[in-house]
Amino acid sequence: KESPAMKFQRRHMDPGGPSNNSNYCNQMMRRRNMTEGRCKPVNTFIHKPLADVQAICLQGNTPCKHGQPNCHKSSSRMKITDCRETNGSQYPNCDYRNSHKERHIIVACAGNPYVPVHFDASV
Ligand SMILES: Nc1ncnc2c1ncn2[C@@H]1O[C@H](C(=O)NS(=O)(=O)C[C@H]2[C@@H](O)[C@H](n3ccc(=O)[nH]c3=O)O[C@@H]2CO)[C@@H](O)[C@H]1O
Repeated sequence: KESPAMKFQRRHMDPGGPSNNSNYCNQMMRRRNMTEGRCKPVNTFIHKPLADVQAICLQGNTPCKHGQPNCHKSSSRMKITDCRETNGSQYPNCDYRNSHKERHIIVACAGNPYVPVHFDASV
């Protein structure tokens, strides 16, 4: 069974990016298994080393979007790519638009070790 921490890494970590390949999101959403059963509507990939993203759990505590107390906001802005499903996207041919940004990211952390388990938002 995939742990929440591993699920976070599969869904959101891409230290190698960002890529100027216009098919980046279409390829990555499939490769990371987010187009099985349905097209995941929105997903953000983080272009930083895993250690830098794990360190966010030790940074500023901030409320999560739905009020849970275990979210943390990165002290620095990070290069991310938001993948957003296009209007024409029809399962199983999931189609995405790439959107490259530099933002502070907000993640939820949990467990021992206390590590990222959920991507809450970017600001
Ligand atoms: N405080 C918590 N503490 C511990 N665990 C917590 C907590 N909160 C949730 N989980 C868990 O996380 C799991 C999960 O998948 N949550 S999810 O809302 O669907 C993820 C969103 C995100 O993947 C994506 N998105 C969204 C915006 C954006 O900019 N970029 C971007 O990528 O869209 C998704 C839907 O919004 C679920 O098991 C839930 O129980």
